[in-house]
Amino acid sequence: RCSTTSPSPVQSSSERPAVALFEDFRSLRTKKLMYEWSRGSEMRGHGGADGRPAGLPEDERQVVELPEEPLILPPPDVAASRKVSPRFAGKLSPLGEGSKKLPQALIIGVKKGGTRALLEFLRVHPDIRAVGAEPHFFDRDYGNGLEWYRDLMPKTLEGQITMEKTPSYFVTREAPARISAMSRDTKLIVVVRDPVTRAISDYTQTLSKKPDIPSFESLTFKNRTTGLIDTSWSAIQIGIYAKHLDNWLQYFPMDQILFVSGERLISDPAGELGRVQDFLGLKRIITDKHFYFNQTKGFPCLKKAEGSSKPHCLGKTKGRTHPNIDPEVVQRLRDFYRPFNMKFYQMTGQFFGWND
Ligand SMILES: Nc1ncnc2c1ncn2[C@@H]1O[C@H](COP(=O)(O)OS(=O)(=O)O)[C@@H](OP(=O)(O)O)[C@H]1O
Repeated sequence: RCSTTSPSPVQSSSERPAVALFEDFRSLRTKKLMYEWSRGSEMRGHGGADGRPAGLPEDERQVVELPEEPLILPPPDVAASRKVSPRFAGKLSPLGEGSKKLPQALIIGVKKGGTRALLEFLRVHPDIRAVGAEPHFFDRDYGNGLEWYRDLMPKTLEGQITMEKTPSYFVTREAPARISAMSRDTKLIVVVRDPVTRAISDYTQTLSKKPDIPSFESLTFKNRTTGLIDTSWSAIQIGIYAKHLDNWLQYFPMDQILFVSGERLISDPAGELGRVQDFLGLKRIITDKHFYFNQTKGFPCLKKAEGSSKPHCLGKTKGRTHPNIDPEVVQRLRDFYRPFNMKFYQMTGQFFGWND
């Protein structure tokens, strides 16, 4: 169901039960710790340089997505053409069948949450076809139009779901309205991870590309003496999940958004994939038997990647060693995120166990 008209926001989040829970939450003593934001406030680029350590690259002052390294896998069309959904087996020739469709489901975030792992695992499913690279259509290239976007998609057969992942969508103010304008029925998946570990992972990625950036500790604070956290730093801001989610709830009902635990995606990939397949209305084809734990990598890997008979782990940019961060700074960040995490648990009705 595509529309070209402007989407109207769905029921205001102030009418939602989740927010009623939040109201209860507001009465808690932790209320004082809440970082206030106003609906409609700009999420990007909170001013930039004020109080920030010198030498910070410009792109780190905003919510920016650093392009990730492409995964070395067969091109999606070739790979998928070897595998046709059992439903279509015998009915269709393998090459060139189907047509390009706009995605019916998107992995919208979060950056460093485990989005690549989720997409690679989902691609094993014969009823899912996905773009390998991040299209960044709804944040960077929206001006190119929906036909341009559709053309990036792999061909699908009837009954197959087209997907893509671009983790920066979750923190892009305009993304919910734009996605809703494409189709109000789009299913949204968000992989969330402990915001403190996520921030360190984000920093680790930047550090690997720009070894001269200031320390994580100095970037964390506006003023180290007062302990004021710099929420304009994208590594910090992205982890305020409740704030970003509030923006999505202006356009999509909660039951159209699935939250995947980044931690459980590592400890129990088949369990999380079961939930995702249910959400997408697909048969539970991806199960325990598709995974093995690779001791060297320290992560679950696929016994067989899509379009291949060989075991497959994610690339070396996934599962990097993080630098040691001053435990006091980590604790300060845990304290900072606690009320936001609580609000997020209440909004989603899910407990992610991030605060000890
Ligand atoms: N199976 C498996 N293999 C390797 N890595 C895994 C896996 N499952 C989840 N993860 C975690 O995914 C983290 C990277 O997240 P993303 O893919 O969302 O990053 S990105 O935003 O696309 O750059 C990555 O973060 P770092 O550990 O900080 O590198 C991993 O912890």
